[in-house]
Amino acid sequence: MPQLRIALAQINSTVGDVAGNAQLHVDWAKKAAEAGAHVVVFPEMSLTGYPVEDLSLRATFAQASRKAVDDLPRRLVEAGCGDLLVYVGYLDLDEVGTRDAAAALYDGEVVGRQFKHHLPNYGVFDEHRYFKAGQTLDVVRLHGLDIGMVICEDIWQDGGPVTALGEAGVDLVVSPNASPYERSKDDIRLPLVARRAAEAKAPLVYTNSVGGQDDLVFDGDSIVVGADGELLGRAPQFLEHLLVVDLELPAGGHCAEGEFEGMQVRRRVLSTEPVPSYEPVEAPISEPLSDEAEVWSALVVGLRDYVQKNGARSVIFGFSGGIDSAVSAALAVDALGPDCVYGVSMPSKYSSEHSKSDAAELARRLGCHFRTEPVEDMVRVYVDQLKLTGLAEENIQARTRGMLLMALSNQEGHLVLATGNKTELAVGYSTIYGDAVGAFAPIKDVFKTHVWELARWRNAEAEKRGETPPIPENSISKPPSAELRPGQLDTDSLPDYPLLDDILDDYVEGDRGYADLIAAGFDAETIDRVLRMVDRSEFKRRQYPVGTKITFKAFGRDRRLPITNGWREGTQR
Ligand SMILES: Nc1ncnc2c1ncn2[C@@H]1O[C@H](COP(=O)(O)OP(=O)(O)OC[C@H]2O[C@@H]([n+]3cccc(C(=O)O)c3)[C@H](O)[C@@H]2O)[C@@H](O)[C@H]1O
Ligand SMILES: Nc1ncnc2c1ncn2[C@@H]1O[C@H](COP(=O)(O)OP(=O)(O)OP(=O)(O)O)[C@@H](O)[C@H]1O
Ligand SMILES: NC(=O)CC[C@H](N)C(=O)O
Repeated sequence: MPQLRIALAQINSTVGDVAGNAQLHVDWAKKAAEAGAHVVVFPEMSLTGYPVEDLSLRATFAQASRKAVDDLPRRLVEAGCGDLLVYVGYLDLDEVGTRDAAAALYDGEVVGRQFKHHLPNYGVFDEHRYFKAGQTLDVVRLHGLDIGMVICEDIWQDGGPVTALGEAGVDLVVSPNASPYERSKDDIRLPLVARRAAEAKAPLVYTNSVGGQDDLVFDGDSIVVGADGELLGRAPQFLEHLLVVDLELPAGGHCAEGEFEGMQVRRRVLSTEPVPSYEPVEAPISEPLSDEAEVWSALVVGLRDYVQKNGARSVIFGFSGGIDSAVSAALAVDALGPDCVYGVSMPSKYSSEHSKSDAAELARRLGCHFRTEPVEDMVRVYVDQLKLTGLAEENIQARTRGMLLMALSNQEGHLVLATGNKTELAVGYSTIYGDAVGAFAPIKDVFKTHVWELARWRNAEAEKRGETPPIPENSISKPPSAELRPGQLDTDSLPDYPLLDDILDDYVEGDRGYADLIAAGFDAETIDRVLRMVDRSEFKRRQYPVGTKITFKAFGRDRRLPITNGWREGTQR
């Protein structure tokens, strides 16, 4: 049986850094060559990073990408990787328009070039805005085996490129991907890839990106699946990694050229001699992370890459003694280390003793920087001069804290984190230009009930490892309060969080209408109240900092509603 050693280079590219990404390709191709691989597959648009958004509309950027891909074969030869077949993702530009492209590089040449056929245009994707679809499939014959490629969404749609490659008769399909993380998506990918491998009647090599890019995080989890659906290798989640898999394939090299399923299959012969027989290595099959570990890793990587890829070193934010800032702090320390995390307690005249002591205890457990900067005197100047009362007086406390943090950010160079969760964002329960200030919001896509679950999970993990649990028990167990007036509790303004999160799950994630919510058993008055809060706070969400998507539908590019909006669910029934 012919043998082939495949490497999947699950790398963390930086959007826009074409030169840096090109160097990453050389470095990881060298690793693949050292591992004895015959083929290495990089992720989708690995040379440019993904998604490049409107950068793809700039001719200069597309030309730089095209030049980088054209230069790479020579650099690979110089690095001793000339006889390695290298698949890279990049942005191309031809007479039709910009393309989400992948190229096959071999022996100093670009030997194949293909454009994505299916352009996703839902959820976070806007690819019809950016790309023109491809019509050709470039197959290369290496060591007598015919290798076809498909790019990310091409495997998510029925029919099309995979079917065509199966009909043409390829021996192997490689697939560069940039598939953003969301909860449970890895449970879908493996059966999907297995189904496509069966359709192609050939093993499928699925390389996914890893790392954070603004609101998206890529989890890697690259896999190789046999034509019979068997999982042959699996890379770890959220880490850069080279997965090496030895394949034993039926004798091949019979792929036909011509039109299949309306697509033009072209073939280029590189070598026909089979690889001399060698001792295969057993490929690792990494265990997928548990649900909570996976979410925690996504939030850590999203935060770390946002901070570091934007050239910052450290973060600063308010430690209130509550659960949201505590979980944000534990994430920040896991992402950046304690020396890069600065907590500030900012008591006002309504702050409880426990808010101060729990904040100090959090900092002690985490070993991060911590200071106390009372806001009472600053708030009094505003309240007295402007004669503020009621909500205006309440909110000026949150705003003074926001301003104080931005002042320290300017002075000391830290990025400010906003600690709001998805539940608060949904109902507008935060002060705009107050606790909503910040560069990045690590838990903005985590519902409040999930924030508590993550806190308990993170503490339990620490205990398992014999470490001090990072989050003070009191921050988990006490009733949440914004402490903007005496005795204030979140439940004064909001339904209990478990009920609220259930409604939001249906209304925000599920986009259900009023009748469906009634049918789901929620009480009419509560639905009206919650929906009104959600609909009226779109303006706050639009101005909220970016943060890592972990759910099916995150606020931001996943859910785009008009701010000026006269439609009210329920009132027009
Ligand atoms: N459509 C629109 N487009 C743009 N701006 C719009 C607007 N409608 C109102 N506004 C502006 O927004 C202002 C009202 O918003 P804002 O000032 O935020 O105030 P508001 O939403 O009325 O109050 C903040 C709420 O969040 C709660 N809170 C605050 C801080 C922390 C927490 C927490 O537990 O995490 C909770 C607080 O108890 C209160 O219930 C208006 O005065 C107006 O300037
Ligand atoms: N006394 C305070 N000292 C420092 N920061 C504060 C203080 N009060 C509020 N903050 C900041 O404002 C954010 C919103 O806090 P608030 O207590 O109003 O609501 P919360 O949603 O219950 O958050 P948390 O669970 O962190 O308390 C906090 O996470 C924190 O970053
Ligand atoms: N980059 C892409 O084409 C990604 C689309 C695909 N449905 C995914 O999430 O994996």
